[in-house]
Amino acid sequence: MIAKSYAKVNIFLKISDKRENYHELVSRFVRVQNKYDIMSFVKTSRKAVNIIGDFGCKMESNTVYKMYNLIKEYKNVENFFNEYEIRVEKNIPEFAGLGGGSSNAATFLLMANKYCELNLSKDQMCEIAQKVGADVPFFVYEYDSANVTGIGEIVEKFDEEVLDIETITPKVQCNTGEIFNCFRQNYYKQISKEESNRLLNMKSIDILNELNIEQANDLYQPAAKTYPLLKEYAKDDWYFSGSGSSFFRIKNGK
Ligand SMILES: C[C@@](CO)(OP(=O)(O)O)[C@H](O)COP(=O)(O)OP(=O)(O)OC[C@H]1O[C@@H](n2ccc(N)nc2=O)[C@H](O)[C@@H]1O
Ligand SMILES: Nc1ncnc2c1ncn2[C@@H]1O[C@H](COP(=O)(O)OP(=O)(O)O)[C@@H](O)[C@H]1O
Repeated sequence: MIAKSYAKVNIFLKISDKRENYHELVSRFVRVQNKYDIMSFVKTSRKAVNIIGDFGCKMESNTVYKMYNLIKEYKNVENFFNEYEIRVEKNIPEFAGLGGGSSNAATFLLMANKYCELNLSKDQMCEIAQKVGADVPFFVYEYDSANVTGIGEIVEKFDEEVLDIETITPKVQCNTGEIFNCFRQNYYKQISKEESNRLLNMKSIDILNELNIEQANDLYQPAAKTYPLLKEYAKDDWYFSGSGSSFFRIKNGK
């Protein structure tokens, strides 16, 4: 019982509106094929739920534990995880804009669905996923590439060739809320319907060939203002993922 829990990057990320304290986005999410955590369920004699991994957070804030709490009432789940411990071999850096925590929560749900025989559809899993975090639905659908809108709950597959993506993660812990605040105060703008439809229909490689780092990600400028060290990594052909701190590029793209 083992599965890969992939990282993602945001090829582009634009803000389309405000929704209470949150911002609605228009984004292309792409899975990073060569960056993943490995999750497994392993038989144990401990008789209590146990999540093992090199996490930088307490058990209560762990996305896998949050997901476990949401599904523990389903048939078989509690008994199953009293017998099997959850192991996560972490390779995806945290606070990195690569969605590691969100990906783990989704992979855990997909594995629990299979091994506890919950028979939940993707759409039903997506409903549960939203409760753990904005990026979790994307990972539930297991698409290589998808257009993601709303706060992250609308996920539509995008057909294109799989890209070879390279990432670099500066040692900066970007605070997503702080960066959105800075965006709202200093850089606020909304993408038009026309421009958003245009980008959502373009291949990722074409988007990156057309846009520079600031045009591709509305959160780059507020992130660089909040954490000036990031500017050192914004070299030619490198793009910014989510609210950072990771940068990425296509290996044999341009
Ligand atoms: C913007 C993205 C794109 O992938 O960034 P990364 O997390 O990958 O860097 C994500 O959707 C982030 O989602 P997530 O990381 O779950 O955000 P949360 O912890 O829920 O949000 C922290 C804070 O950021 C702000 N926030 C978050 C998401 C959003 N669409 N609008 C917001 O304004 C809110 O103030 C919120 O309280
Ligand atoms: N299973 C997990 N793996 C990684 N980070 C987690 C996990 N559970 C909770 N977190 C917490 O989530 C936050 C970062 O989330 P993560 O998804 O790794 O990156 P990002 O939001 O930057 O894309 C950190 O506060 C981290 O401690």
